Amino acid sequence: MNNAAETPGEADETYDVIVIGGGPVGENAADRASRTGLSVALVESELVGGECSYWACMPSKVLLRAGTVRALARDTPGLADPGDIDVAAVLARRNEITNDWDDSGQVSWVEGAGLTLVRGHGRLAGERLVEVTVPRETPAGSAAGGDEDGDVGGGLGEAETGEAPVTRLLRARHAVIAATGSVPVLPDTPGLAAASPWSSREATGAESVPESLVVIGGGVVGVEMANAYADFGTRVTLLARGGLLSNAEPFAGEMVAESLRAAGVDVRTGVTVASVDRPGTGSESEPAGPVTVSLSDGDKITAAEILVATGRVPRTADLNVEAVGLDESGLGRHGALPVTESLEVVGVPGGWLYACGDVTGRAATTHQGKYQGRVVGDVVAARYGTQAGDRSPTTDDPGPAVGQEGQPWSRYAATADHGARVQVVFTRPQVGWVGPTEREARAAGIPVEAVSYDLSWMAGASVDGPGYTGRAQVLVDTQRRVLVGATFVGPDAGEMLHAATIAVVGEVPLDRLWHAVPAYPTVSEVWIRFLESYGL
Ligand SMILES: Cc1cc2nc3c(=O)[nH]c(=O)nc-3n(C[C@H](O)[C@H](O)[C@H](O)COP(=O)(O)OP(=O)(O)OC[C@H]3O[C@@H](n4cnc5c(N)ncnc54)[C@H](O)[C@@H]3O)c2cc1C
Ligand SMILES: NC(=O)c1ccc[n+]([C@@H]2O[C@H](COP(=O)([O-])OP(=O)(O)OC[C@H]3O[C@@H](n4cnc5c(N)ncnc54)[C@H](O)[C@@H]3O)[C@@H](O)[C@H]2O)c1
Repeated sequence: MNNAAETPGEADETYDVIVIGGGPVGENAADRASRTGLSVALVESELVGGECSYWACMPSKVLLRAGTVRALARDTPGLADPGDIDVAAVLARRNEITNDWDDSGQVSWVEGAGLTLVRGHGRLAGERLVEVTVPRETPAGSAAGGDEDGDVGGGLGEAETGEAPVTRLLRARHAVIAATGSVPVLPDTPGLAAASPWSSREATGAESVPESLVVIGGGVVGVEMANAYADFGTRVTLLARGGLLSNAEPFAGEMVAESLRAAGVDVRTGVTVASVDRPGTGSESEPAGPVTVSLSDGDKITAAEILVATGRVPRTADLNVEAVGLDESGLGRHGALPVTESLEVVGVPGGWLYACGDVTGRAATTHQGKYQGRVVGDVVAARYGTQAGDRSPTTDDPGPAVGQEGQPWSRYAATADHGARVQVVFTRPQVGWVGPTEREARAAGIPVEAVSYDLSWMAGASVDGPGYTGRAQVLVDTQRRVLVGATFVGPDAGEMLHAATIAVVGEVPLDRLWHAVPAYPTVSEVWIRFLESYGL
């Protein structure tokens, strides 16, 4: 940590709270923070709604949907085979769901919630100070701005007519919340950068589909996009240096690999990419040719396009954290902003700087980030808000004092980030899990017994279709006789998961769980089989 913070200048505008980053997480944090009468500015450099709405969760799920429904139809006796997917129609639906990459709908929501949108790139500029740079190409119509009294500060509307970018200095009376998300990682593999590879943005935003695609990375983006493009008829090769979905239970990755292979994907696990080669620059005079990927075992794969899906890192590189006394040693893994349970940034005293979402490095999903956004918003609202009323927190708990942690499981602590994190992968079959894997639980010293069951044996599965494939596993803490984790693999696993999440978060004793009766004939009857297999 570096103690020298930059000297604050005179601010152009003042708000009670400034949120940097208008993704799903920043939006939630800003909304909750405003609930006790605080004025909140939301600073966004690109599209309000963030990665999730335009290049991640939403478009990727639309790309997967047609293939999922086609597989269901094929597995339902009595329905004609739907045949090939109408790719153009799927891409058109994707454009609809992203609102053609136009954020006016979300801007209306921000305005309706009483927040002030400030377009531009925010950088920390000292204690409670944020400098916002507005690029000249900002469209006039999107230059929402102004302080809480309604005065336009900094002349955002003139931004596109001036020579230099406009800079506005914002001051927060109380708190700044960083919700800047994450950026994809590009490995330094020889030839890879020069091959102009796709990131998840190009994969989710493509205007047409390539004849062949090689995907590097067997994580969530890799398997979801391999599945979607294979459904579209693209010849896909998926290269993973380990197994697939290495953060999940091993059986989950194995089942996804088997299903991808059945869908025609060439899945290669345990392989290393040595180099990438692509002729042409991609310019009009020199169009890019096919990509050749050389593996360290000597094999070569040639494809029309290449997608790099090797993870994402917290976006702090352009946040100027040095201005608040943080240097590299004060940051977490891959530059994450380290936070307390109440999401105060560690190493910045005074309880004014907070962080939530991907930028904290704690979890990289929208739902987990939005949960943090609710926690941090409530902490700030309770600490600094003045107006009681309908929108104030609904409990008597006044929240933790500055520098103190919220009580575990109170609304002021992101407790579920540790033992009850949730993830759903929308491949076919879907994979959903909550809490630690068996290996992680044992490494943490939790005495667990894994109880596993083949979901196709359930009456509900036979009704769904003769080709139903699925498996589920729960982890029982044998000392406390509660569930600490669960994994579901199968159609609609994502929808089935929440029952397990409630059991884990609620620490429901097995003897009480016995009385939660699943309806017949549903796949959820597996809950009775779990308990019977455990000895109840
Ligand atoms: C292909 C793909 C599919 C995914 N699918 C799912 C899914 O199905 N379910 C799920 O839960 N998660 C999914 N995720 C993860 C999810 O997208 C992220 O966890 C989520 O977007 C994180 O939200 P965030 O608000 O923290 O960050 P972001 O969504 O990245 O938003 C951050 C925002 O801050 C802005 N910003 C950054 N720096 C600044 C700055 N200095 N000044 C001003 N603005 C700034 C950015 O422009 C951006 O709008 C997926 C990710 C990918 C890549
Ligand atoms: N459905 C969802 O919730 C969803 C969907 C997509 C993405 N996401 C989130 O987005 C984030 C990014 O996804 P992702 O798939 O890029 O990351 P990831 O961390 O899930 O997977 C990255 C994979 O790339 C591999 N890898 C890393 N470096 C490599 C290298 N040099 N060569 C070959 N392989 C390498 C890793 O071993 C890992 O398997 C994730 O954290 C994920 O949670 C969520």
